Amino acid sequence: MSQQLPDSIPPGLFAARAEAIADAARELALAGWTPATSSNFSMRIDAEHAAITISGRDKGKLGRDDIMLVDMQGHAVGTDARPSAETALHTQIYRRWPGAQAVLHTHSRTQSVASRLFARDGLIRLEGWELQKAIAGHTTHESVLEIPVFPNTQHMPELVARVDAWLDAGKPLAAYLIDGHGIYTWGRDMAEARRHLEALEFLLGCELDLRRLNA
Ligand SMILES: CSC[C@@H](O)[C@@H](O)C(=O)COP(=O)(O)O
Ligand SMILES: [Zn+2]
Repeated sequence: MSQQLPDSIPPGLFAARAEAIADAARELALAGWTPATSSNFSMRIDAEHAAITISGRDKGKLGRDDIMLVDMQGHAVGTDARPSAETALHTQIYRRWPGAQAVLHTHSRTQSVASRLFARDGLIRLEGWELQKAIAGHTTHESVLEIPVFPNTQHMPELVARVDAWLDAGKPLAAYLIDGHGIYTWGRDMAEARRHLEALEFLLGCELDLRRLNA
């Protein structure tokens, strides 16, 4: 299945984004955060398009041919390949944050356990951790970082509506968990998205440790 590109998209740009996605995915897979073909990754191409992982691929073994083009409504562009089952969550982020350039979704053990533990509260409240400063806009450990936990569903419009409702209520959002599923976060470039993901993995792990210690 070959990817045809609209004339407006330079092939070098798509190739560079596909390579950045595959590189990030390989490293995250090595960390054990993408078990059993789970997880999906994307990068913005322009205002109308994003490059995203093809559904069902082993995220530790991605090459350029495992990345495809979609429009911001989540439809495949220039290929018969099937985009990630969760494409709608990526394109929503690009629509709502014009500055977002990369979206990362992983299924680490820590993310999965934390999502189940905090689902009953509907959110995880992070406060007092120095590493909160790794999240864009947070300049002190004294700030409060709320990560919502949305119920899992295979029906993406439902999840999209929950994210919209959170944002439309005027609440800040740097990432969200899906109950029993995993995490979504994003950034103004791939490096920032990676930093957010790594910081959140660490912070969720610390919160779980505190509960294990009954602290
Ligand atoms: C293999 S179970 C995980 C999937 O159901 C899904 O949540 C996921 O993260 C990967 O789906 P994909 O369609 O490959 O992007
Ligand atoms: Zn998933």
